[in-house]
Amino acid sequence: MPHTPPEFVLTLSCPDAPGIVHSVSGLLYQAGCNIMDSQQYGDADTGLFFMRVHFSAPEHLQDAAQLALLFGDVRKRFDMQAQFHDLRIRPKVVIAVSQYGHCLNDLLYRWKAGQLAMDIAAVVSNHTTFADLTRSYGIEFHHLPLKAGEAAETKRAQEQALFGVMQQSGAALLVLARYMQILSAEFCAQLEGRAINIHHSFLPSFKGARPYAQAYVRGVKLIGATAHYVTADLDEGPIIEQDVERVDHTMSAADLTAVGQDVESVVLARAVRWQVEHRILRNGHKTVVFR
Ligand SMILES: Nc1nc2c(c(=O)[nH]1)N[C@@H](CN(C=O)c1ccc(C(=O)N[C@@H](CCC(=O)O)C(=O)O)cc1)CN2
Repeated sequence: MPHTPPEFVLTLSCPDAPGIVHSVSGLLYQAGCNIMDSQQYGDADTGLFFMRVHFSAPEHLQDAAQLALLFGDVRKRFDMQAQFHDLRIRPKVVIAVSQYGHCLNDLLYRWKAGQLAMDIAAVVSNHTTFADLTRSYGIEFHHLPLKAGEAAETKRAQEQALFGVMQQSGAALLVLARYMQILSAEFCAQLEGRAINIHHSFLPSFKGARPYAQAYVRGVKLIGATAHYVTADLDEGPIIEQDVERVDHTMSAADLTAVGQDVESVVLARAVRWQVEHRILRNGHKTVVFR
């Protein structure tokens, strides 16, 4: 059986300057690495440079820490924020859902089918609706109930239970797959940008609750979905992915919802895949996605 060398992804951002690509590729070459894919982008507005390099490493370079050490001088010279990601380590993900399960169902299937290089540590919900579906995949299900209009301290206790599931499992990411609870500012701070939400509209249109009803009343000809990072400001987080589908005057609000749910599932799956493949870099309030 031929030996497969370890593969890594380097992601970096820094003030733009001549020589970055040359220095990065030269250092990897000198270390005996083989670049398999390299993408970069210079943002003229912010003067920032972004790069994603997928490479294989020689036997003696077994972990990300050794690579980071080798990379120290280049990182300092260009004042880089740089991370080495070992692709042998599959990120652990917790999925949160409420009473609409189409996105959860889609993510479970894609994970089982090997389309997502991650492991689902647990599914959590304020309802029990999808306990059987989750357990049919051999995945833990945690019911963390919340009544409408719960007192803030009760809501915070429930959030801490959810955060505890993430910590116990070592989850690197929380995916809100139509989880219909607004996360508190404190919880958003604890998550430190490690949460992705699917909003069922083409943001910035129709923020908040019931976007399909809003779209129906407005008479839109396109409906869409938006995957974004979760911040304390509802539906205002950096956008990762969006898509739309045509609709028309003959369609009811229920028709819009049915069409829209397929778009939601596809958009969220793309965003989750790009996150676990280390393809998304933060660019202020925006993102750079090396698809
Ligand atoms: N801090 C954040 N929390 C959440 C975000 C976000 O961007 N920042 N996105 C939402 C998802 N969402 C729309 O996509 C959304 C979810 C829930 C509500 C809402 O009004 N929820 C009520 C309770 C509703 C219920 O119990 O059924 C509430 O929390 O009081 C609006 C928009 C996920 N969370």
